[in-house]
Amino acid sequence: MSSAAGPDKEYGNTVNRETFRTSLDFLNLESISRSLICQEDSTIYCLPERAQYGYNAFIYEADAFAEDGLEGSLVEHVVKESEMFHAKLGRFESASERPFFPKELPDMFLPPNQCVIIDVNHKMWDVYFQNLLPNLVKEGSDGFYASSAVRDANCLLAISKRVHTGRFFAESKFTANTKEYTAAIKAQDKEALMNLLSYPKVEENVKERVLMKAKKLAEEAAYKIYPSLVRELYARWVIPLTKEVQVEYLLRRLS
Ligand SMILES: O=C(O)C(=O)C[C@]1(C(=O)O)C=C[C@@H](O)C=C1
Repeated sequence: MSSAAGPDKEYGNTVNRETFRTSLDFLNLESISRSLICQEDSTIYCLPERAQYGYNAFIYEADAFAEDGLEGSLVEHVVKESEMFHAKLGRFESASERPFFPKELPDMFLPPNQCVIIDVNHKMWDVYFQNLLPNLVKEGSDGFYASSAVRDANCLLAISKRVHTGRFFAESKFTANTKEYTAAIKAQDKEALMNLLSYPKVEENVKERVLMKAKKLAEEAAYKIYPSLVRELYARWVIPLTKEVQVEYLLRRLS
């Protein structure tokens, strides 16, 4: 039997969509936190992978393939095509998995009436390309265009998933303290919600933990990143966006 037959068979026999959907116990704060810590590794480890290549401005040129009749940059194509493929597998049935290019996906691959859809990917895209990438890579081109574009797509996917996991935190916090949250939601009071869901000490722990992980990685990895950059990414963007997802989710929670 060929080696490819094994995993296919196992997939068909043991994993169904329901298993995927319920694999995250979204009402248990501890299990969501554990999932977040795992995702931390993905968001940190993808960075040196991208940092091994130069900036490669060509892959961000919007009209690079105009002669071939294609609109958009190489990196956009990589993200769109991978989302098309992932959509066929049902990736976007999970509420924490948001596509960057939902309009490019056939409707049949998007969940028809997923309760509340929160999506901050447009902000994530800008943060990644404007704030993170220029500090992550060397200036100039080294010709590794496709490799760089694929690494960009991997980083975007990992960070986006982490940020959108916020909605599970929000649901969990709402369930644990329904009375107070309900009052703030009815008043549509963003500030009150932000105060209720924020745990400054936990945030400090997260920032310290990612700094430590990045320091360890910087010692071990062949491609260097600055550990402080990872801490800053979390402090300035990842945690605030995760909280924004929570507030936006809660504002719509009772409608
Ligand atoms: O741990 C939580 O309760 C979260 O909501 C996650 C998170 C984070 O993004 O790391 C966000 C808000 C809290 O203030 C603490 C941490």
